[in-house]
Amino acid sequence: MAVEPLSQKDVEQRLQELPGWTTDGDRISRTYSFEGHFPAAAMVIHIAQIQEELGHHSDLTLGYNTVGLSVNTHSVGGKVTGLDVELARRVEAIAPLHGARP
Ligand SMILES: C[C@H](O)[C@H](O)[C@H]1CNC2=NC(N)=NC(=O)C2=N1
Repeated sequence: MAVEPLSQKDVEQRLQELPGWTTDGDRISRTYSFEGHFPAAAMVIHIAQIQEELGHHSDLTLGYNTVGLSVNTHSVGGKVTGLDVELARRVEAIAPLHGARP
């Protein structure tokens, strides 16, 4: 099935179910924070595993106790699609397992 860019309204609607995620119109992003560096690093590895499963990859950054994701779909020219939202949902589901602060 072809991947289509979502309208800005659709993106905003879908983000209502993903608290903490924001959009600038061309991407969706979130930063998570943790008790320290190691849990943040473990979260990065877990996200990498999910991204490989989905075949869809965010710009993923590791700080001292933070993990940042920013993602759009390159194959449609850098717009937000359902693949980006699916990745965000998958990441949200594992965040509590790593002790991410709400
Ligand atoms: C062949 C491979 O699945 C594609 O190049 C994937 C890889 N990961 C990707 N990630 C993102 N964010 N957008 C893409 O279009 C994309 N394409």
